[in-house]
Amino acid sequence: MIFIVIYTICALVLFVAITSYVSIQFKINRKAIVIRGSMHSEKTLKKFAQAPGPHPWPIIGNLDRIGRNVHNPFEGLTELAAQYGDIYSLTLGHTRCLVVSSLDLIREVLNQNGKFFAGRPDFLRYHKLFGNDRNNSLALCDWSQLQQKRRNLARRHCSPRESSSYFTKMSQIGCNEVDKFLNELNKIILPGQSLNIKPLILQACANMFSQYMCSQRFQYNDVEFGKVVRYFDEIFWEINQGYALDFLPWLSPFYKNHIQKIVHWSTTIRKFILDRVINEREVNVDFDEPDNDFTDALLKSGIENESVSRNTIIFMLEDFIGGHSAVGNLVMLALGYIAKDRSIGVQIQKEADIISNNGQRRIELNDMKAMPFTMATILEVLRSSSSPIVPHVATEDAVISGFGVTVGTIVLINNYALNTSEQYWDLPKQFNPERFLEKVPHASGKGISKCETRKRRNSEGNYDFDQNDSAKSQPYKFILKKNIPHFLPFSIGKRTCIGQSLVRGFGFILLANIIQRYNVTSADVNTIKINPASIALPANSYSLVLTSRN
Ligand code: HEM
Repeated sequence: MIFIVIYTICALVLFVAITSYVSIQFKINRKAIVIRGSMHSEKTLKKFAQAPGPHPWPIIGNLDRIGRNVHNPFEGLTELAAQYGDIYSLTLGHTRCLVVSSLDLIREVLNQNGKFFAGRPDFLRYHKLFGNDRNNSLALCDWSQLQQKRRNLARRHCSPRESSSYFTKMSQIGCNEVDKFLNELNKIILPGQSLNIKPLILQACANMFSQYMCSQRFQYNDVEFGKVVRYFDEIFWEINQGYALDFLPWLSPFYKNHIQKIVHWSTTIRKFILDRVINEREVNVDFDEPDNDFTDALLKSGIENESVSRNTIIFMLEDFIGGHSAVGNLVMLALGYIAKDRSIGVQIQKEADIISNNGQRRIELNDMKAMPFTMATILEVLRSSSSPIVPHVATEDAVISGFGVTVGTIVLINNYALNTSEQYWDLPKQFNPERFLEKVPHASGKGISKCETRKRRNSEGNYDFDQNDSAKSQPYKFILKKNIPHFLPFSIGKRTCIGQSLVRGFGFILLANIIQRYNVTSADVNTIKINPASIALPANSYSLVLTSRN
């Protein structure tokens, strides 16, 4: 009897493995069929073979290759690029993937062929985060007319141009909230003691976002608000993780508890937004008055436009308010780097002291240009953390660099390879904001800019500052480099990030004002663990020591 059971199990396993292998091989050998020919010549159907790549196992495909470094799968993708080139294919589970790692190829996918690659993967987790339908989410939905409409609606509010009234509003809201945040911080700081500052930073960011989008802020001791901010942060971490479940959906029974947790976070957030923001606003919206904020614009568009349902409005608000977690994590990362290398904080303080006349006023958004090192620090955090670009999916057969890409293929944009390539960056492993600065002649032709300081690295690789007055006679200053083509933290093309102005604006105000008032250090720098390919930190992250400069 026992032999029959063993025999049956073995036969079953063999059957599954062989079926899986055949199915994977079929997908690998499929050719992309595309129409070739111009308006004037005859159109023909042409077949293109897929890019080569490592040989997959049955069932798991090549998951073993990228799962070797669980903390940084992009390291695995980059290692494979060294072996197979800047474009290669992978099979994750049974899903075909294309990995592109060079700037030209990334442009070819996202710019030249953007319309073929505007889909998103159909991961179970994505559905669970957005009410069982990932198309409710702006970032995780497939491309559609509704998505185009949602992007257009959001752009004016969420991508404010400098000199626009939205930009001024962003500065005022950011500065007012920073005042309240610093008061709150003052209450809980104990000299020399480590502080778990992440929840407070996230609450400050959440208030900036909710005031900007909904003209509403919440008290720091509001328990419900604190919980929702925490859940947003958990989701931000979650969305930045990769799970075997994404490619092996039959594992879902093993992830039951995890999925339940995700659903709990997202339903709690949705209820909060409904109860505390939308319900009241819906009743009071005045259609004859100009839009007061993003919520007004959304509610009015819902009435004017059939395709924008109430659900769409709730999910859009959730998406955009949720953007605060990205900014909060970015600021936390910047503080982490500053705690590791004090000279970075010193340099930001120099800029802040000059611009604010030694702390006579707080830092505002308009000070951004005069504080290039501070902005460079934010950019260097974005480069070092190499936030992964949300995967794209081919919505029809296409061709990249002569290789066929079949419909449904997931395209992984390896901007980690770009951000860590020695071809583009000097000593890419070092955290060095200076790489984003360039020297230009000073406007007056002599003297030194407010932001100018001379720096040199000491034996530990940290900056020493040369306070020598003779530096003031230098006829140049530093400004932020513009348009670095190989630096794409917010991606390019059809699905590029909508929130980048908010990231720069609110991120700058928060970071600059914290550093203006506090020296940031750590009781033990070894606790500052920063993952090289993630903008997200775990919800329970490192503590820091903040010492008032007064
Ligand atoms: C550190 C901060 C942030 C980084 C590094 C970042 C980066 C990105 C990247 C790489 C994408 C994917 C683009 C693509 O698929 O090609 C994206 C999409 C998106 N981001 Fe951001 N983002 C940040 C913050 C924000 C914030 C604060 C908001 C909103 C307030 C936001 C809203 C969006 C939206 C809506 C999309 C989806 C666009 C679409 O798929 O059509 N992001 N972001």
